[in-house]
Amino acid sequence: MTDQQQAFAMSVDDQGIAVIVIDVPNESQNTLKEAFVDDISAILDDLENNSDVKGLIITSGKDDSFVAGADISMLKAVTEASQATQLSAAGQQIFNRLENLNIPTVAAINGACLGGGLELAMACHQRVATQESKTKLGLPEVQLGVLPGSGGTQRLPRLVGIATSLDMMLTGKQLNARRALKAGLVDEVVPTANLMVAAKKRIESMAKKGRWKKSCDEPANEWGKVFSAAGAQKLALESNSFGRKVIFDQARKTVGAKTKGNYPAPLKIIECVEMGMEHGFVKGLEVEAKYFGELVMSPEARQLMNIFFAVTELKKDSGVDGDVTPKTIHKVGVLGGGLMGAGIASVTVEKAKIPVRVKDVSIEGVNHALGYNWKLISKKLQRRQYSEIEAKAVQARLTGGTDYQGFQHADMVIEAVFEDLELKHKMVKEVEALQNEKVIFATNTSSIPIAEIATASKRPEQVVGLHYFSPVEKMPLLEIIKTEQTSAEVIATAVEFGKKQGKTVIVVNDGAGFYVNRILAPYMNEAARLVAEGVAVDQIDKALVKAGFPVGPMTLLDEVGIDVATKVAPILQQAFGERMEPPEVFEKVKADDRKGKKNGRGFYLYGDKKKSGKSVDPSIYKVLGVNPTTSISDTEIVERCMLMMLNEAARCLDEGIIRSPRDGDIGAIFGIGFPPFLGGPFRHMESLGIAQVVDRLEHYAKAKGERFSPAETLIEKKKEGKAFYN
Ligand SMILES: C[C@H](O)CC(=O)SCCNC(=O)CCNC(=O)[C@H](O)C(C)(C)COP(=O)(O)OP(=O)(O)OC[C@H]1O[C@@H](n2cnc3c(N)ncnc32)[C@H](O)[C@@H]1OP(=O)(O)O
Repeated sequence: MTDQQQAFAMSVDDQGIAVIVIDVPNESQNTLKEAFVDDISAILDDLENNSDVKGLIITSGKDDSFVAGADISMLKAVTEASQATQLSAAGQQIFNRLENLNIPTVAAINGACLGGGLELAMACHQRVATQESKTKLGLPEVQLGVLPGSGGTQRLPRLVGIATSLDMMLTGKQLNARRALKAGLVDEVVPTANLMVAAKKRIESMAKKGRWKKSCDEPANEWGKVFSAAGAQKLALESNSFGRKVIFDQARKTVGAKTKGNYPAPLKIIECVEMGMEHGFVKGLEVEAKYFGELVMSPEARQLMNIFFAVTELKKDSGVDGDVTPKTIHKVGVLGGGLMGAGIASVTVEKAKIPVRVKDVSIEGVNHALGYNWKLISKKLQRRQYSEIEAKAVQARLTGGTDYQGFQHADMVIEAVFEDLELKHKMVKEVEALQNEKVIFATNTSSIPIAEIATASKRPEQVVGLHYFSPVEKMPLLEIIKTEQTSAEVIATAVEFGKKQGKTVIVVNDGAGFYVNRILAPYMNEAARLVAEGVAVDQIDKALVKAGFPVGPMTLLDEVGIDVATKVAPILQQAFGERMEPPEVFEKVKADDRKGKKNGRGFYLYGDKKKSGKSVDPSIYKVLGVNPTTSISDTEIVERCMLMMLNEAARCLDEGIIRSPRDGDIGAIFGIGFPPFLGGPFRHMESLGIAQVVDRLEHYAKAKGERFSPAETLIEKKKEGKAFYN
């Protein structure tokens, strides 16, 4: 028996109910592969010809995975669009046969039910899911730059309505079982122990009635009648072609605004749904397979798939070489209840489920942290992501006070106080005075080298940097900074801890700006230099947003606070000299008391609720002594800012600040919002060609100054014809 044959095992019980258990050997998650097509076809042949079988349940043999979708490595290995179209068509055919079986079918879902896995489940007549937190249902293909290619674009809208399905497919969001039930995606939610019993009952009930719902044979103009969960208003809108046009037009508009034309998949998803709704299921499948093929081969999808594999690798990365067992963190102390401290405390109690004690100098600070946490929990409660009991349990894990009570037993203390070396030294000493020998002292500094903070410590091997990004609960990256003295056990413990908080973790070496801020700074400086040259603030922002950054650099400065954002600049200048010299713009802006959004004075105008932060404050140009009339192309704006970042990233790799191009790419994407479709600075340099990057840097070095001089490592790579990954 081959591995493939073992992946799908069918048995029939004495009541004539068949059960297919999916259990792909040697994989923690079930994924669907081309090689399974024959096996599934054989099982379907069997079922089509066996009149003794009364019903079918499809379930998984894994603890945490129903089916996590098509095998992404298989998609990555595709070399021609037609090949991917064929894969898609084969999947569609199998699922159509499944749906058309003459017996009732139920998917019994426990664990991840994603992509092709959900498409399989939707081809069953009903779905029962467990209430486990690992049970998630969604079509995340868009995050890989592709679309649901096995009938998903056709079955999902027919099950949950057009608007909900578009929302799910265009964002890739995953629903827990409770939300899936509400959306009409599953028919019942049960405790794990009842899964198979509930599935069987549903088979019996459908068999008794002698009918079950299929999406594939509904006529196109009848869709309004089959939306099981659609509300009356939605149903009215979606059941006539005019109403549907409104929805599709709106979706296209939203996609355009969000993607700026950088991602082809979302528009193709809308087209598939529209085609299926207006011209029927078969036509819908046809375009789905065609576009799936095209998208799998798109450069955007290739990069997004690279990101998936990089993130998966990092999940397994301990952050150190060799076999080092991380210590278990039972209790955490957080110093400072401000924005960062509160966010760190929240992800620790919520995601890592570890109790936290917050200490702040003022009771207001403590209350801020507790209130911040409760606000986040309440939101989830409202959205039914939590039950009352779960919410209360998370809340109870966070306590606080103005003294060090409880810190004696903490395994880790994370300081998130002001960026002031003296204050940080005081924190180190106070924590060490508590006689808690085992405690790891972690600092959330974003600018002060960790080794400098560690000079105040008697146990520098227990000092480490944990650089979180704001807002902590939303930003996916944690940059862990080790000094030459930080012990391997402390690094491994910090990495494990960060993963528990739900973060993607990169470990970097200590140095001015670490990695993320070090590559961000020259990019920001260049943007500010463009303003000083007389380029309009909003042209710069718009150009970089169009290029794929989530916000423009000048908006970012206003958001973060110009005083805070520029704190790292002198440190970098001191460490790296002229090329990191901050432009005068920053000083002029600070001197005019412009701290950005927080004091309502920055590059943009604040105050008016609706327009806040949307129009440039014209008086900024007077402050800077420039006239915003310089004509420059968006291409040049993007190229100059981007090249400064790429060049610095190459230096960071060369100097061993980051361990690999992979870490550099993930750090930039998850920490800064570097455009994911470009794959990160290193992947992007490879796509451009290292020689081209060097040539453009040299061009700007001549035209604009030495700061553009290409990093030695890039020049070498150009000479040797080498790249970063390959
Ligand atoms: C035609 C279809 O419409 C096209 C598709 O289905 S495209 C695929 C859509 N599905 C996805 O995007 C889901 C991707 N997977 C995930 O999001 C996460 O892996 C998960 C939520 C399922 C599980 O997360 P987690 O528990 O943290 O486990 P994680 O470490 O990520 O994965 C475990 C292993 O499964 C692998 N895996 C998970 N999903 C996979 C997939 N779809 N393809 C290939 N490998 C996959 C991972 O690579 C990893 O392999 P390894 O142990 O050899 O390194």
